[in-house]
Amino acid sequence: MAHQIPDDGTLLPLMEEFYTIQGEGYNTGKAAYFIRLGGCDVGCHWCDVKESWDAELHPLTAADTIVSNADLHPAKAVVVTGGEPLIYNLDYLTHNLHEKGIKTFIETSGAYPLSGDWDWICLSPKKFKAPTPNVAECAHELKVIVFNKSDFEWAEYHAKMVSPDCKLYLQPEWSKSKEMTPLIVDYVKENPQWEISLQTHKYLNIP
Ligand SMILES: C[S@@+](CC[C@H](N)C(=O)[O-])C[C@H]1O[C@@H](n2cnc3c(N)ncnc32)[C@H](O)[C@@H]1O
Ligand SMILES: Nc1nc2[nH]cc(C(=O)O)c2c(=O)[nH]1
Ligand code: SF4
Ligand SMILES: [Mg+2]
Repeated sequence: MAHQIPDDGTLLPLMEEFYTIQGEGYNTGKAAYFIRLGGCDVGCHWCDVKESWDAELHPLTAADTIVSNADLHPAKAVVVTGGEPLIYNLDYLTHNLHEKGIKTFIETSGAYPLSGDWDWICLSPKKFKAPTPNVAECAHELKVIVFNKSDFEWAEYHAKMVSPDCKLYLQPEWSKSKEMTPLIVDYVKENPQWEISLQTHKYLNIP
């Protein structure tokens, strides 16, 4: 039977939660509690968490429980990811995290309207379902996955949509990393407004 998910954000389909080190982008190297919500219909063929896509497989969990679990760890920062977390109303979750003094970071494709109050928004736009302009305007970080050469032009297109002080990252798609990383290195040397982001947790063998 389909999940009946209340739209007040008090119950969320939780795939997993884990305390680790942010592996990607601007906050690389910082400890954070990760909250991975199930459900995504964007359909990236190279997605590294396809097990997240079907929300039905992930138990509806009280946002209050998620907040209490996050508060057990020394780093007062969470990364909400998925799946695509903006499918859900995240106002209640982020409000209650902030009440506990926990900073809120999100990883999103931007394919759904923005909800929640965020200290850091990482927008990783996808060809398969375009981001909403409202997420692009609010993003602190644009992280484009480079799967082939055409993604550089596509990255520049999205750089025009974000605010002037948004950080710009190019991240190699994991399976194409050997081929794409040298191209990214050359691109960043020629276009230093961009930086390279690596999935460092995969090299460190941590979650
Ligand atoms: C699994 S997604 C979940 C959040 C959201 N759905 C999104 O795509 O931003 C988390 C991050 O991993 C990136 N990612 C997913 N699969 C990847 C892969 N095979 N190689 C590199 N980055 C990947 C996404 O672009 C995103 O920045
Ligand atoms: N360590 C670590 N850093 C990450 N940054 C973004 C991730 C994600 O899957 O959203 C991720 C992840 O799964 N693990
Ligand atoms: S939007 Fe994110 S979770 Fe969804 S398929 Fe793409 S990378 Fe995976
Ligand atoms: Mg990941």
